[in-house]
Amino acid sequence: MSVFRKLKQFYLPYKKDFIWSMIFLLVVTGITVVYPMILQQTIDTVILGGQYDLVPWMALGFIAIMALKAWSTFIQHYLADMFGIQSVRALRDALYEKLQRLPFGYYDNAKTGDLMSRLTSDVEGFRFFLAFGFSELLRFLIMVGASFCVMLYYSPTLTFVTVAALPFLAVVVYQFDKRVHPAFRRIRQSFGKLNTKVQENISGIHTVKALSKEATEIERFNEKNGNLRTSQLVTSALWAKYFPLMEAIGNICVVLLLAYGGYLVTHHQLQPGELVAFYSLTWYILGPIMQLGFTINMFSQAKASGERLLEILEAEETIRDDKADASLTTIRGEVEFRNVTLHYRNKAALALENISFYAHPGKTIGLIGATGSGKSSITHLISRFYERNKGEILIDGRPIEHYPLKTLRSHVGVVMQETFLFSSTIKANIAYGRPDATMEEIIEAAKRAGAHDFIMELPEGYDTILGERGLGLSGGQKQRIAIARAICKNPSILILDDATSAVDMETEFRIQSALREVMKGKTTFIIAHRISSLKHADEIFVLDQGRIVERGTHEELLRQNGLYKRIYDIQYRDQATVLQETAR
Ligand SMILES: Nc1ncnc2c1ncn2[C@@H]1O[C@H](COP(=O)(O)OP(=O)(O)OP(=O)(O)O)[C@@H](O)[C@H]1O
Repeated sequence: MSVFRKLKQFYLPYKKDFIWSMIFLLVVTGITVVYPMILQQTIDTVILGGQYDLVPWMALGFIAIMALKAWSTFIQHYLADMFGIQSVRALRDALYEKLQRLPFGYYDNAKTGDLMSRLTSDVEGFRFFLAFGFSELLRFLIMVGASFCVMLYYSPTLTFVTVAALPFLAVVVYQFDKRVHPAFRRIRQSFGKLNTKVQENISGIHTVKALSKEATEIERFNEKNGNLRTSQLVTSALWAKYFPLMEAIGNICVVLLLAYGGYLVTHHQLQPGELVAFYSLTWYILGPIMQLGFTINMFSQAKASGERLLEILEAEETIRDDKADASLTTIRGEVEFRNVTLHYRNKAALALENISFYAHPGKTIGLIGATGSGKSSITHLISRFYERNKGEILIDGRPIEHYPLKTLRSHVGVVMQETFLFSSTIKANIAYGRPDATMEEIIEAAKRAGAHDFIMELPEGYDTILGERGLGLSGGQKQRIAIARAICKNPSILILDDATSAVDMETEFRIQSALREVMKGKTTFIIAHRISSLKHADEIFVLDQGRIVERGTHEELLRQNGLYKRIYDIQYRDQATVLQETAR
């Protein structure tokens, strides 16, 4: 029950609907138990007692009660549904909000398809239980309790004989519940994995086709689909095994009732009408107990779903805003690292070790080094995508944690290695970080990013709708739109992480000249593999295995004759000669 307790904040606000639906449920169940009593009166008093003039009244009374039951059922269902629908709306909102707040680190291990299935089918499973499961459980209690009381009223001995087999039924139901819950959890997990497979395949369909891996992909899908089938079959087998057993025990109760009840009637210790009423009441007890399997099933599914939802809701938000000073609303762009060390959770080696530097506002810093040397990691820390393990990071002389995340990130423009564009208009994509940007500002940003000319050649210009992830544009065009997006934010710190790798050198040079103008008095970090991309930087850091091993301007670094010089030689001189020299 702890799952339901932990999720109570989502359904308790709608408890009024729930309570009213339960009140109507009480009415419906009460009327259901009254049926056999009317039947008993009809047989014993009206028919056997010969009071035929009561028949029309009995019939009218019966119709009135049925009408009341129909109306109450409608209200009860409607309110129970309202309760479920409203609660999961709040739950879905909370999950989505949480996903927005979770740090980069969470997504390093998360699987998109699995998250999608949690937000859709798991939430649905939970709603179904809130709308129907709760009321089914309550109906069970009322129905069994009320029927039992009426039976005791008619004949205590017959009641005990009839329910003698019930403890066995309870044991079977308990065994069923114990096995069905893990089975349902496995179904949910298999479903999440299947979703992940489909999502990854569709996202990476170009790679699949380019490497002609369709057959392998089909095979992998078949395997995941097979796992889901197995999990579902295991659950079906449980149902198939336990249900006949439950029914058989129920039928034993009926046999006992008819045998002993028949004996009592023939010995005039029980009225025939009472036996008929007893028969109906017995099924009112057996039915819900057997149905309990279905309700437990629903409960188990909801519990398994709730656990998966809680995994998201309770995921740790490692990047917090609790030291933020709300009065800090602007950033000039001064960045200082003091002995900063970064260690990604799932990696043994340090990503950054003792990094120290000072970047004056208005300066351009270039970062170069082998892949995996830690260039992107430095910029991840400036945006607080990840948290450093040691050292200090100062922005305009104040610890980075003092800036509210929203303020910090709204002043840092990042163009990442992998450009992500939304499937909306180019205009909306450029203005994504600043939705209130005017059309002039959007065009200005696009011009500086060298994107305006090709955008104007598109049939709808800035109103052209892009395909998912910017499909339909070349790699260089996508990069330029992403740069325009970062410029449009008018950031105080601009980070270009390999942002011009797909752009030709001439366009890159033009973009950088335009950037120098917009970034006057602000700070720019350029990560690149091509020396030509950062040789004009005010200071260049050369990274190797998480450390800054050289620093200086382009000319200074060439004079140092170290790693930078070697990269320069490889890029500018005949590579074969350089490699031969190195081998010697
Ligand atoms: N999210 C992450 N989780 C775990 N390890 C990571 C993560 N991001 C980077 N790393 C590791 O940290 C080290 C530095 O990576 P980083 O991305 O900073 O290098 P880089 O110099 O930018 O490389 P590239 O030029 O290929 O982009 C690498 O060993 C990398 O595998």
